[in-house]
Amino acid sequence: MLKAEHLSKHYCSGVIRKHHVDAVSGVSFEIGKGEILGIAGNSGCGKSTIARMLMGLEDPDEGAVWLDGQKISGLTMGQMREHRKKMQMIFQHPESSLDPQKKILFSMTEPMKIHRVYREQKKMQQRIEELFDLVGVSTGLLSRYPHQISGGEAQRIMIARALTLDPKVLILDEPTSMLDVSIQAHVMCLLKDLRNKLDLTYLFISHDLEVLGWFCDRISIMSRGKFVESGDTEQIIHNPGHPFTKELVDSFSNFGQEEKDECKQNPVFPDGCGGEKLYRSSQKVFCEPGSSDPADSGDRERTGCTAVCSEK
Ligand SMILES: Nc1ncnc2c1ncn2[C@@H]1O[C@H](COP(=O)(O)OP(=O)(O)OP(=O)(O)O)[C@@H](O)[C@H]1O
Repeated sequence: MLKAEHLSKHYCSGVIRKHHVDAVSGVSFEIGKGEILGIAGNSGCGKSTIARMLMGLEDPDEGAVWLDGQKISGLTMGQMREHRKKMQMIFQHPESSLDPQKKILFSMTEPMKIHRVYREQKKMQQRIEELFDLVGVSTGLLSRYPHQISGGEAQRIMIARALTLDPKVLILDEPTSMLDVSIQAHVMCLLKDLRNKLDLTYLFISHDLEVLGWFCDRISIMSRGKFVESGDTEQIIHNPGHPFTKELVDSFSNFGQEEKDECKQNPVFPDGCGGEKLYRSSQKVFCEPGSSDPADSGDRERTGCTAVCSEK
């Protein structure tokens, strides 16, 4: 579905003294339809630069991007427009994508107008209502300004906005890192739910190996512009090969196993979390798909919602 072939990007900045950075050096990967690839690495290692090159927001110095079998690097703005619909990006700061002077309704209809998806206002309104329902926010927010909504609502709205064009691929650049841990878990569960419902393909960028470990099918570890190790999530987390991966895995120690075990003994069921089972460790909240415990399944059926452990 999405392929990056030997992508490289070099930056040169500074006025008096030039500063050179090889932000990305020869990075290649492929993501199959419906798959989630995670990219993990420390701050400044080049993760967002990859995302920008994939989206066509920056041209690679070398290499190419392929989407759905077509090479999309080097296309003109006009040619890129059709492909943009297929691939959307969700950023770390939702507020940066919302015009502070305009109501949410404006930001929601904008992509549909630019890409001429629906011509009639009524159809646009209908589509927005469907999407708000899907991401779990009230249409009452449409008449508010960005400063009048919460961070979690803003990120859900950004997800709905990205979906207005029926994309096949979502690039998620630290989409939950600015959110409170409990909201973070709900947004992550929502993203996983949407992937299953809409058959989406994700590239998920984060420095948080714990979240990636739960969310991704495969993970690539990045350091100083290069992929140092790639593999199935299980292998990367439990059997890391590269010293940098080991360091990164060690920094997340036992992935909150003790707290998880204790949480399993004492789950609570909040309203409307609709999805999977959530466990909250002292620092993080994350979900665990399915449950082998029949009592839990019964509770899910009854409440229509997931088990969430209370914070310790
Ligand atoms: N427009 C630019 N001009 C000059 N240098 C840049 C530019 N954009 C990024 N860089 C540099 O390229 C490197 C990679 O930046 P990038 O934003 O991709 O890192 P990152 O891994 O996403 O970091 P973070 O996790 O902190 O967001 C950094 O050293 C950064 O300072």
